[in-house]
Amino acid sequence: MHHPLENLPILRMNGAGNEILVLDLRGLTHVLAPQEARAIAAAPGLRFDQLMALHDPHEPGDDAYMRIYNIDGSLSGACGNGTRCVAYALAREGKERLSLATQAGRLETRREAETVFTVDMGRPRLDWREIPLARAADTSAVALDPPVAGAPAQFSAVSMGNPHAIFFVVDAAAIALEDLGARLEHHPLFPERANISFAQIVARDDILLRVWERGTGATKACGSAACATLVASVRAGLTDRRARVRLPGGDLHIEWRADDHVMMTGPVEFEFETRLTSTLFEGAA
Ligand SMILES: N[C@H](CCC[C@H](N)C(=O)O)C(=O)O
Repeated sequence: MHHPLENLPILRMNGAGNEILVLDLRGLTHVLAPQEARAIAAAPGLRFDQLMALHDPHEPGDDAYMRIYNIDGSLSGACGNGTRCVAYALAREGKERLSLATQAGRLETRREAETVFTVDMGRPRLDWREIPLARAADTSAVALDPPVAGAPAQFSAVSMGNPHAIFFVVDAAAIALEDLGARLEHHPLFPERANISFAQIVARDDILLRVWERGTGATKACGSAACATLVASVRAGLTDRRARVRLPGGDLHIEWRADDHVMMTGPVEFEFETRLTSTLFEGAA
């Protein structure tokens, strides 16, 4: 039987090593079901950290509405690295500046160089209800209660349209990311789970970062986590408002501007384009 996604082109890209698929569904009514996202992730060569599905814009002036899928099929309100990849994909249509909407708000992008893009990631949300946390807390220093062996006793919480918990550590390389990340993502303090960052401050403008992503796991880079981490570092008095954030897959440059917007600049890479086949979705569950 003909599947609505059969034969559609899909772009494989990465943003600072974060593995991204871009699927353009503009002009179609099909909304990808979680099991379809999981089926794509299971196809040879199509494993992704995030799949960015583009839909017709809901508002005049926007270029697209994005649904952002994690590898487990769950949705995220933000993905900084994926948004740069979408900006690159749509630059092929001659657009150097874009307005992209998600369930969490509007993101503006602009091209800096052939493969370098800046995304205005909007304002950080710092109220505990907006993260969300399970109970009232000052988000700049939340006690990890109950504690988790091997994790620092407190963390900073920031929403960039998706939930982030940032743990400051002396040596990020020494952290057991797979083990701690999986346990902290599901900590009872996070009713919607959370992306977990371990940040090592190197200088007032330099941060080393490793991230365990909600719904995906350890990734080579996470743009919204880099933004959340810079915000948390400024709030803690550890860095200035501009810093380089170094992730395993590459560097991002983050600025928390005086007008409260967080700007993220970083690279994208085009890997290949292929087409979806209907067999991929047989028995998708
Ligand atoms: N990699 C993305 C973030 C994915 C966040 C997602 N794992 C969530 O459920 O919030 C980024 O570059 O911002």
